[in-house]
Parts: sequence; structure tokens; C-alpha cells
Amino acid sequence: MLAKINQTKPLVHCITNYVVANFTANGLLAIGASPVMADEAEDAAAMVAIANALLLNIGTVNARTHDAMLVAGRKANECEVPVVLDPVGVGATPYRKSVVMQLLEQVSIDVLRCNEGELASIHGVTWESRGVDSGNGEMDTIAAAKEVARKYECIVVVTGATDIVTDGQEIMQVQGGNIHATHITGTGCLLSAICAAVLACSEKPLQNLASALKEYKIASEQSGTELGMFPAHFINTLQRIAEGRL
Ligand SMILES: Nc1ncnc2c1ncn2[C@@H]1O[C@H](COP(=O)(O)OP(=O)(O)O)[C@@H](O)[C@H]1O
Ligand SMILES: Cc1ncsc1CCOP(=O)(O)O
Repeated sequence: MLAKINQTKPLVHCITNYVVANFTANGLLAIGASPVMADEAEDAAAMVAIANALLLNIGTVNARTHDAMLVAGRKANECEVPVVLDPVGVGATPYRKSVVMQLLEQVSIDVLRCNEGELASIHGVTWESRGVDSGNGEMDTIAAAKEVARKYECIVVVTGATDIVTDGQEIMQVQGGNIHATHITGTGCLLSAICAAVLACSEKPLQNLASALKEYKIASEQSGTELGMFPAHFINTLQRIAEGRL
């Protein structure tokens, strides 16, 4: 799937957090997509109209970017541009929860990409939240992902040791990966941006999302164990996969 993105070169408009903006742009470039970050409401509405996909990531959301996300999300729906929502740390604070619920209610989301803790919060399950990390709790993750997918009429992608993709009916699971991917910041956020690129290039998103998740896990397996070098190796490996050299 990354090779398809490399051929198609979609323009991916990201309204994302300031922790991962640079890593996300470099990761998208490595697979041949064109990233553009624009988070002033007026600018975002015009940008999304010429984009092939939109990413809404609430990692460092504030009142101004929340407004931009609503404006850009509605415009994307009007222009039939696919939308991915990454509800970073939604279970950590009431503010994040209210932002995410508003986005889910006012914007038609194509893919919700989250970790298990974020899914638990959206599904209303009690969970020990740890900031932007997944945290701990008890939940039937597959059943919860399916229910959330049906409720919001979207595809739900839940990442972890095993990734899950579901449209509420069909379910796909992706194994593998490297725990070190969870020890540097931004791998989940970049994955959400790549999901947006997948949507821009696919007629069968469920299967293609699963393929991209598998390639992402393979990239992490081939990127070593030294945390300082991991982001550089990871970007190189994504590029090699997208260019058919791995
Ligand atoms: N325990 C794990 N072992 C191996 N890979 C993992 C594990 N947890 C998450 N991943 C992988 O790390 C990448 C980022 O996912 P994740 O850490 O769940 O996102 P987030 O940063 O949103 O919490 C994904 O490719 C996912 O499959
Ligand atoms: C640390 C942090 N704080 C707010 S957003 C963010 C980045 C989270 O990125 P990821 O969940 O992809 O590791």
C-alpha cells in the first residue's frame, strides 16, 4: 500500500500537534505523499478544498485549533475529502473529551485511529489513563471497536501489540511490530497521517488500511533498538518499503 501512495502522491492536509508536526511531515514525504500543515480556520478551509485527505489530531488542541478542525472537517465533508481523526489522550482530560465528542458529532469521520485507552474513553469504559499513552484497563477491544465503528459510521483502527481494523462488521488483525516504536513520540500520530494518505488512494479502505498497518509494523521491526537513532532508521525504512526496495 505504501508503494501505491508513492505512485499517487496525495496531498495530505494535517491539523496536528506541535510535538509531532515535523516527524509527520518527514514520514509522509518518505512514502511519497505531500504533507501540508495549515491550522488557521480561514486558511484550513481553503487548503482542505485542494487536499486529497484531512487529518485532525487533537494532541495539543486549543480553542483556536479546535475551531479550525471543525471548519476544515465540515469543508472536507462538503468537498468529499476523506477525514481521519486521531483523538490523542482523549481520556486524560474533560476538555479533550468534549473536543473529540464534538468532532465526532459535527464532522463525518472516515477513520478513527486510536490506541486502546483512547477507544475506551470514546466507548465510555472506565480506564486508567496515562496522558497520551494507552494506559491500563479491561475491555473487549474488538467488540468496543466494532460498536464505535457502527455508532459513528466509520472505520476504527486500534493500534497496540496487535492492530485492529474494523468497519463494524468485518474485522482484520495485524500482528508484529517493535515495542521501541512506542518509546519515541509520534509513531501513532504519523500512522494516523499515513491512514489519511491511504484513504486518498483507495477504493477498498479496510483491506488497504490493514496492508499499511502491516508495512508500518515491518518498518518498525527493521529500525533497530537505539531510541535516538530509531526515528531516522524508521523514516529510511518507510521510504525503502514505499519505493519497493524492501
Ligand atoms: N506492544 C507493542 N508491541 C509492538 N508494537 C506496538 C505495541 N504497541 C503499539 N505498537 C505499534 O506502535 C505503533 C504506534 O502505535 P501506538 O503506540 O499504539 O499509537 P499511539 O502513539 O497513538 O499510542 C503502531 O505501529 C503499533 O502497531
Ligand atoms: C507527547 C504528546 N503530548 C501531546 S501530543 C503528544 C505526541 C503524541 O504522539 P504519539 O501518541 O504518536 O506518540
